[in-house]
Amino acid sequence: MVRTRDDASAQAMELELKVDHALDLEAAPSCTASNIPEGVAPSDEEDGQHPSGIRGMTVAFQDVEYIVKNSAKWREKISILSKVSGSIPPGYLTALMGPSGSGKTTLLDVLAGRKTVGTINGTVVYAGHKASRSFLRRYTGYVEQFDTLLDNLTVEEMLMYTAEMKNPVRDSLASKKAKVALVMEQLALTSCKSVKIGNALDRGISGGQSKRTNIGLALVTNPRVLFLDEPTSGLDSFTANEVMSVVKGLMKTGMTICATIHSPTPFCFRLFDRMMILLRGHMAYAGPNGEAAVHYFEQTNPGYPRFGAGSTSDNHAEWIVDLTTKADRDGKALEFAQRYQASALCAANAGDLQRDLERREVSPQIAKELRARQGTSTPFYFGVKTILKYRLWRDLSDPTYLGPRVADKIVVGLILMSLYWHIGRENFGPNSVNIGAALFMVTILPAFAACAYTPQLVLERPVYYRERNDGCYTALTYLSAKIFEESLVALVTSTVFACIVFFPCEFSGSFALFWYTYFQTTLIGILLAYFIAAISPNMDVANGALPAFIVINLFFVGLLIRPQDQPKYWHWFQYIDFLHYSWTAQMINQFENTHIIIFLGIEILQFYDLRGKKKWDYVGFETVFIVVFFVWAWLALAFIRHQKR
Ligand SMILES: Nc1ncnc2c1ncn2[C@@H]1O[C@H](COP(=O)(O)OP(=O)(O)OP(=O)(O)O)[C@@H](O)[C@H]1O
Repeated sequence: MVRTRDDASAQAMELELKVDHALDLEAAPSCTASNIPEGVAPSDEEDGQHPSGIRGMTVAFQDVEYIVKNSAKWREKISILSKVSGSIPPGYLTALMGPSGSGKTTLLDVLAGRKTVGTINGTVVYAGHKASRSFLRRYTGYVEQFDTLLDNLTVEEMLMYTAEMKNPVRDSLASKKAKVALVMEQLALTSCKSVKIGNALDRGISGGQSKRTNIGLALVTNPRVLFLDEPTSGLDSFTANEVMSVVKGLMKTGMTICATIHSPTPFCFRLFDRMMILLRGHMAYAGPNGEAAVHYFEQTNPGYPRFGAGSTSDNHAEWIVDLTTKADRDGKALEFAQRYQASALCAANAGDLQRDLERREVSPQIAKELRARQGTSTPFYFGVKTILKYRLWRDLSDPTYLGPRVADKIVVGLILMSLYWHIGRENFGPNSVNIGAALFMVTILPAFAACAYTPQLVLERPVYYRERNDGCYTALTYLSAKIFEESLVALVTSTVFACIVFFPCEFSGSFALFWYTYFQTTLIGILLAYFIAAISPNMDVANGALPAFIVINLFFVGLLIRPQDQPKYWHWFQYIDFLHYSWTAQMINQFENTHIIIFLGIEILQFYDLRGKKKWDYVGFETVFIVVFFVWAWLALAFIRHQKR
């Protein structure tokens, strides 16, 4: 259906009514060009109590520079932000605008403490105080440009999961549910609360609903400051208007909100109270939105067409976007920035900024939050429990999760069973070589099967980084929950595999050892896969590195070349080869009570130099690898960041 201009204006009027209704004008002072004198920042009330009980705080920044190595020329450094200053007061909706590549996202990242590379100079304060990383994680919300949601959860589950992760444990479940219900209502998500989020291949909620769910994640903790990076990107104008109306409605909570916005619809543009414009990393305007902004640009840049006369744009938003983009294209960005620096508006802003930068008395609650040392609101055990509560059952009922973890073990188990049927019964020399080979296959299968575990970790990386940045959990919490979940599946598959191989093949020795060694090797394979996934920059590297590492280990298991026949300079490798311990334990378990001569009077255990060795010692040695690979995977997840921003 084609949407006509009449439809669009009818929608705009309807949304305007909704916004007016949503805004409790007494609670959130509205700031428009007409009621704020040019160049004077609206009165700030960072510690003022809003009726909702939520208070925002002024975010002030002065002479902020961001310098980074040029990704095209590694030796060269480029300045993305050049001494930008400004403040974002609470209770007003602030737009951060500028042409593509002007540094909007970069400034937002710097303010929210989300930069992982580059050098930041200058001052950023929250209510006059330097904010700790923990404060930023716990008490600010950041809605990223690209949605990072768990596609197999419903909208409500996704919000509840985040609410449980980010709100203090002492808050009751009922209060978290009430908060999520309120957020869903505010974001008009109630009608799709039970719809699965889905993804590009398995459709679930719509793009607008997905964007609003993303915003909801930031809201379920009532942040003091909310940053939104292009909240309307990729949305049609109707949905964009709807999303921004909802954001505007949030102003009644007194929250400090700043959103980058590229080409706003006229309706969206009018929702913003204040505006900052960046051009090539320089501040080119900071002040009220609307006519005042148009007036400023007309006054300071007389060479450009005036609004309405000789201009093709018939609304303020379009006119400002066109003007600044043209200035950028004409190479006039610096000139625009210099004119702003020389303007009375900038001088007035500097006075206000100085006041915003001053350290001031804050309420005891804010002072406590600003001092926060812990980046997460919930303890380790609660984080693990919550991840499992929302993700375990969903994963277990997802065939694409279970398939790669179960199918290969069952199929290979059945092949081993049929191929080596009753082999343990026939105790003659050459047959023991076949048994040794069967045990070799039992040993290496879980190692190769580990390849099934790398994709999830690599594909889930954007969600993992977002959730860590949001202070949902630590790397240890995430890894522990993941390994617990994988262990549950491995426990079942190992038991089934051991039963369909050990008894039909009539292997000798302890079933417990056979089963446990297989389970333990599976667990080590999973941890190894997690470690390799965590250090690999992408899936291709992970998919190549893991099998390559396993193949190297195969040489030193003991079957392909006996340890005593290996060159001296390779001798050490068997000691760091977990498969060597696993196969050795299985071999001793199988043959310790037999005296089968394989040739020239040599017994099989003698042949492999295993006679007199204790099988449970080897099981114990292998256990050490669980600890080692767990610690490696944890450190890699905690300290290696593939996200460069
Ligand atoms: N490591 C880097 N090397 C070279 N250029 C970089 C690097 N990091 C960022 N940039 C450049 O910095 C500029 C600012 O990027 P940023 O994402 O902040 O812009 P933006 O205004 O948010 O753009 P958009 O509206 O398109 O999202 C861009 O031109 C980008 O190419």
